[in-house]
Amino acid sequence: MKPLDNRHAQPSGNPAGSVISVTGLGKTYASGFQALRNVDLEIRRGEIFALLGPNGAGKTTLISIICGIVNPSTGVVLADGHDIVRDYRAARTKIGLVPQELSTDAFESVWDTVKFSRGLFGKAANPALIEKILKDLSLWEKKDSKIMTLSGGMKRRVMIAKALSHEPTILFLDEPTAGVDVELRRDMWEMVRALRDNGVTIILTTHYIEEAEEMADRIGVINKGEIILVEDKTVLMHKLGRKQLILQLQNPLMALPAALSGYDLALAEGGFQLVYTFDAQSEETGIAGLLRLLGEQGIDFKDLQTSQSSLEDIFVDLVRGRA
Ligand SMILES: Nc1ncnc2c1ncn2[C@@H]1O[C@H](COP(=O)(O)OP(=O)(O)OP(=O)(O)O)[C@@H](O)[C@H]1O
Repeated sequence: MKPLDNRHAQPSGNPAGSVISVTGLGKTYASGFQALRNVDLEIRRGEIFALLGPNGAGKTTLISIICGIVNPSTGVVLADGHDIVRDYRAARTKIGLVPQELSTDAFESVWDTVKFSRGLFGKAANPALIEKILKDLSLWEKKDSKIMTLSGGMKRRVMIAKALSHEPTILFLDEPTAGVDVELRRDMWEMVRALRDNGVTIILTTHYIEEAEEMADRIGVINKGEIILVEDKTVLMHKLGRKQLILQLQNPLMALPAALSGYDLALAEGGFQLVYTFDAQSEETGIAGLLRLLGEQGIDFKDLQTSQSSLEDIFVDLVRGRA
């Protein structure tokens, strides 16, 4: 797909710092359910930020508050320098939202629905811009088609075109690739990167951890209404990722010999596997010493492999740790 050019995505207010600033945000629904507790979050201008969390963690609630769809109970949110409650209109024009649900008027044409979305923000008609958005999203040939005749993937792209029609600087994508096939998912990723490269800040929520691993510059994890971690993706994987050395033994061990007690070892596969967990970042992994000791103990192995924990492992550990 061709890169999307959002030339109008000029920063305003607070240019060097955060493009979204969330402070002390809380939400208690009318039912009394507390969906968000004291959330602090800074989104940096120009980044792709992935918000991860199990079902019901509060992701949609958080996005909906920032986009002005749900009222916060406590706290302050600034979007590109504008308070989302006191300065709602200015804040809202900076934001594009691609919601989870595909909701467009089935009988309208692609062109009309995107044009209408721009009009909702009180922006003057700009056919050249709409044309460019549709071309960039490979929707130009379908501009006169009724939405109901489009494939699911195309409908999703129409939702993105609508969200971009008023030239936002911040784009929220709520589960952008849910139920989308692998090829289209890759297309979406490419498109999102192109948008980011043109200066649009992207915040996405996803259930696909590989999506966050592939796309995000930073990752935030939300669980039970609380942000439990925000970190650069590479730092996160570096810091929390474990590495393991797995040795396939010639003969099974019934128990770990006392001589090996100084190492973080476990037996698996009925004693045929010796698993050593170590810190890949430390100068001294301990592998050389362990192998020497195994030799001294007469423990032979026929194969060895290493494995590194994925973002998924890290995520599961994090969420379980707080459960
Ligand atoms: N209008 C509402 N009234 C009462 N409770 C609500 C309302 N909307 C959401 N909730 C509750 O708030 C919690 C957070 O919901 P939210 O949709 O923000 O989670 P989520 O992280 O987006 O989940 P999912 O991954 O399933 O989309 C859930 O327990 C949900 O049932």
